[in-house]
Amino acid sequence: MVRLEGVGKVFPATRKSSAVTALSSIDLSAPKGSITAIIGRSGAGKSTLIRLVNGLERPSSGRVLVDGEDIAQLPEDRLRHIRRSIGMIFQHFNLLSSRTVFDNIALPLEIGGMARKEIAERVTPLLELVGLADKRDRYPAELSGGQKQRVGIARALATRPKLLLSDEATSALDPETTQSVLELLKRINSELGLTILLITHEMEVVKSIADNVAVIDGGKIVERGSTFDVFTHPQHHTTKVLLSGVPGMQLPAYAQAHLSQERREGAEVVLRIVFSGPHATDPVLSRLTGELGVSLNILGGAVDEIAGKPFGTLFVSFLADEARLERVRSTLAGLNLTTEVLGYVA
Ligand SMILES: Nc1ncnc2c1ncn2[C@@H]1O[C@H](COP(=O)(O)OP(=O)(O)OP(=O)(O)O)[C@@H](O)[C@H]1O
Repeated sequence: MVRLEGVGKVFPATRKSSAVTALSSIDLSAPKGSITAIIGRSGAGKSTLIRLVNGLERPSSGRVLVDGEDIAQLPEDRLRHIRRSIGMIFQHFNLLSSRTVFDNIALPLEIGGMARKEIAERVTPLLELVGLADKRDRYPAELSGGQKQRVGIARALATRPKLLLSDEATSALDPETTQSVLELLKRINSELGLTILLITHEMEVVKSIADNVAVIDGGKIVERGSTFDVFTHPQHHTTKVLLSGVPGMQLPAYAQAHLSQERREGAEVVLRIVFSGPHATDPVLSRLTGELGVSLNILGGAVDEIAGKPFGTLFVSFLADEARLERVRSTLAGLNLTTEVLGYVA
């Protein structure tokens, strides 16, 4: 549905500031019907990327294809047509305060010149879909944040888009409301087959709804893959930093404080064991302590679900020389568990 090929974006120098390379060599694809998340630190280039996809900015190099059309090459009238097949939702909802819920949702249809009767036929089921049928004549000021975002979602769906772009759509909402909005987005994705491309700084959002994730840093994609793979085995430093708040990603602070990379006499090795997929519930500890005779200290851990699959991490320490450590690691590898030596604690 969306494909970026070798995309670069340079904002030219002005009298007051020098040129800014916001994006370079971006290759990215969001398959039809998928939910793809773009994550990155502030200033990484996420908003610029979204603005290229909806045609608000033109790339300095490369191609931006939406449903097969190179949107940078389109004449203005065709671009307007494509834009109508792209819905967008925003962090601050962007509703018109002087319009009712119904009229906010109807706005893009009015702009498109649709007859009033047809508009009502389109908006009424959308109100049902987002669970706001009883709020149709209310004004935005009378709604909660979650309800406002539901209006935003219904408005974005009014033109029956193929693609929904979400720019930090849940960032202003509390965790419970965020979950209910995410459930709505997931339902829309599966029931309407809508492709969703979202940018967010909330890893909880990515973890619960995205199929795929791309990590952007300094205007470049530094890591990408299925959400499960990227979250369970992050490779790039930026990804590790972004994921550090996800339970089980980091050694607890008390243990981190004593961690050393130097192996001193009598120090215990600290291992991160990652359980994922069908082996997440295998009895690993009993095999380690039983068959291998290792006395383990449990330092921390978490069991969670990422993109619908079970995933767990366990931080352990134990006394072992090189040979025994290798035996432990190969036993765990035989059980389809991955291990990472984090260092040593005295
Ligand atoms: N219109 C513009 N003119 C000049 N520079 C710009 C413009 N828009 C963005 N930039 C620069 O491009 C870079 C990427 O900005 P962008 O807004 O895409 O980042 P972001 O990842 O969305 O950040 P945030 O999470 O803080 O919103 C930044 O260095 C920014 O200053």
